[in-house]
Amino acid sequence: MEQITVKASQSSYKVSVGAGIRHRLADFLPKTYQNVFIVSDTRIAPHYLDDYIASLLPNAKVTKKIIEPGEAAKSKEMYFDILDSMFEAQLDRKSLVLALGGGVIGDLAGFVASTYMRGIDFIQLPTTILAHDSSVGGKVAINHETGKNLIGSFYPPVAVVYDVDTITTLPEKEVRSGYAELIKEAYIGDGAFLDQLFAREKLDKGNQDQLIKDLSSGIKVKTKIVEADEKENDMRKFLNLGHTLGHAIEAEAGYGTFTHGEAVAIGMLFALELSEKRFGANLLLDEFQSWLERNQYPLYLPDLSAARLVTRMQMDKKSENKEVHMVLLREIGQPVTEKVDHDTLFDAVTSFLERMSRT
Ligand SMILES: NC(=O)c1ccc[n+]([C@@H]2O[C@H](COP(=O)([O-])OP(=O)(O)OC[C@H]3O[C@@H](n4cnc5c(N)ncnc54)[C@H](O)[C@@H]3O)[C@@H](O)[C@H]2O)c1
Ligand SMILES: O=C(O)C(=O)C[C@@H](O)[C@H](O)[C@H](O)COP(=O)(O)O
Ligand SMILES: [Zn+2]
Repeated sequence: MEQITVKASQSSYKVSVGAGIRHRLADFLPKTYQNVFIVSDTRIAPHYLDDYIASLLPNAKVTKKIIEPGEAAKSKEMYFDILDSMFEAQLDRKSLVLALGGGVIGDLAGFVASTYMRGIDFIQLPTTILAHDSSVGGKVAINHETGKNLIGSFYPPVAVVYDVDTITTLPEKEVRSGYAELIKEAYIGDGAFLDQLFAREKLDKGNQDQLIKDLSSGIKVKTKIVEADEKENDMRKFLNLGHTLGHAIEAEAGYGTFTHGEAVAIGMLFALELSEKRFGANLLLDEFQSWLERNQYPLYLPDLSAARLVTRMQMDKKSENKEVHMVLLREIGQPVTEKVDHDTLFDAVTSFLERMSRT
């Protein structure tokens, strides 16, 4: 098992990554909780919910909230629906919320926990590869019609208990999605990890030792950044590499058309191309493109409008006065945030889409 401690401004918490650790959840709780509320979805709960409940203290009162899977759950309606269920379950300020699932469950349940009675403890129980990113660092949010994660807070969990056994049932599409964020962390902070990932022929979720190492490498890059800049005043923006276009694609194509990681992978390709043009760096674009292709990432974008994507990109949280600021790389491991003026952005998105709409 790997353990990484994350120091947040008000507290610190441990991220434990290991096989089978769902059977000893009680070992990872920072204190005893009498009233526990678990949020999960209908694809995950049948596999893992009972194991997690069985490993809590026997006298704890447990309420389950099992919702439909998918990005649509990060909605205002679901947010209030879960709050209603928490009041029904008579949770108080000493109660605990458990988020059993991927980034959708973590973001949603975390945001609910951050606002219920002004904030009660919550623990992330990640079940996707992508959730190495979403469960660490304390960003929790729901979506607004205008764009992704526009209603949210910074609210760290009190622990992250990451049982990689859960990855055995994760669909291949979601494996791809998670590895896109690992590639992102490698690009911004760990060149050796990037080389290792590119050297592998295919993604392989079955090698648990390697998976634990990969997740830990990504988490370490993220931890270093969020410890230095928890509230994204400065360098935390680097974790948004690929997201300015990625989030716009997710919203514009319709949530669920591309997974978050698939959209971020496309957004990274765009950001890295722009970086090479701007800084003349060698960012291993051929290796990245080949890795994306041999792992069957969707790279065909026939139906998207450059104008609409640019409008979405202007609503990105990194924008200032509608001016788009993108994360670019001077070199591998040297991210920067750069303003990209409207015309340059529009032209770049137009030619990118043109290329990505050829079969
Ligand atoms: N807060 C953050 O810092 C942060 C970081 C990255 C991404 N995110 C957010 O995370 C979300 C994406 O998260 P995700 O990729 O984990 O997707 P997800 O939570 O939607 O899970 C993907 C799918 O896999 C299923 N699933 C999950 N675990 C499973 C398992 N072990 N076995 C079988 N099926 C399983 C789910 O039911 C779902 O259908 C997006 O909303 C994104 O914006 C947040
Ligand atoms: O933790 C961060 O900071 C990130 O940017 C991680 C991203 O992978 C993640 O998708 C995050 O939710 C994006 O945040 P947002 O502020 O752009 O919504
Ligand atoms: Zn992301």
